[in-house]
Amino acid sequence: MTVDAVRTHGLAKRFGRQVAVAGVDLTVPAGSFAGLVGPNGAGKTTTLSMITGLLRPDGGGAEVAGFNVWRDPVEVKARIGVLPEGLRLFERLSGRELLIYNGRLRGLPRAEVAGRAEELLRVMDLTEAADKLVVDYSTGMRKKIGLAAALLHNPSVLFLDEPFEGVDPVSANTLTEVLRRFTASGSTVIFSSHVMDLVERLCDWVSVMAGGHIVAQGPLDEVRAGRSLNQAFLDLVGGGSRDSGDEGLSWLGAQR
Ligand SMILES: Nc1ncnc2c1ncn2[C@@H]1O[C@H](COP(=O)(O)OP(=O)(O)OP(=O)(O)O)[C@@H](O)[C@H]1O
Repeated sequence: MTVDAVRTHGLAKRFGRQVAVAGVDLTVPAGSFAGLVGPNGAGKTTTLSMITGLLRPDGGGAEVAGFNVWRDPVEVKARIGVLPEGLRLFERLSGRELLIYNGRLRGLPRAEVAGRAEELLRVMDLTEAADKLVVDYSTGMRKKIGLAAALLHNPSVLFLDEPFEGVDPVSANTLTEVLRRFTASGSTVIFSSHVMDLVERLCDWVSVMAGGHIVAQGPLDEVRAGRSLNQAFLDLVGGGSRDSGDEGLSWLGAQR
């Protein structure tokens, strides 16, 4: 029996009176290219933060590659790479120094780290910017160096929160190619996104969240059920019937 890359049971989190995640059973089979989608405030970031050990749940549990996130944190952290939302990086390091620092923190030998860092910089098209300080990187460059740092230790499960936000089409293509290669070798990617076309194009597994719950989950074709993913999403989260602005906003665009 293969162990799922991620499995959560009744994962829950509230902030004061706000229930952010209301008992989530998320499953992602190993080797998937998985998308986590949902409207703003659905609980995606909170869920990913709990699965990656960044936020302690109020209830329920999470396993990554069969290891409990809170009982075996070292085993879990050795196996995961994370590109979090609001990526915080060591701004006063150069891109190359950031990668080398991450690799050394992960306990990789110096020569191995140096070789991997140069390869990642080249693949991400960052070789020319390798000696520039991260603080001077553009949004897209930050995503790419963040992804490189998350990949350097060759994790088996990679978590990405909105990896394509602010990334130009050429860089998005580069990221996509790197991620495809990564999953083709049997590793797992889980990423959150609002871009349905992208999720549809890349993912073979989709989990849809709304209001802190999983409302659909499974192979892409099962979740789509003959519709576009965008339509399935609207049907599942109730957006199809939402007031589209016919009422209210009557002043908007009116002749002055
Ligand atoms: N640190 C916090 N303090 C208070 N409320 C929070 C905090 N983090 C998240 N929330 C609330 O929890 C809910 C879920 O937020 P979360 O960021 O997980 O959603 P999301 O699905 O990632 O949204 P988006 O797509 O807009 O990024 C929201 O109502 C949000 O306001």
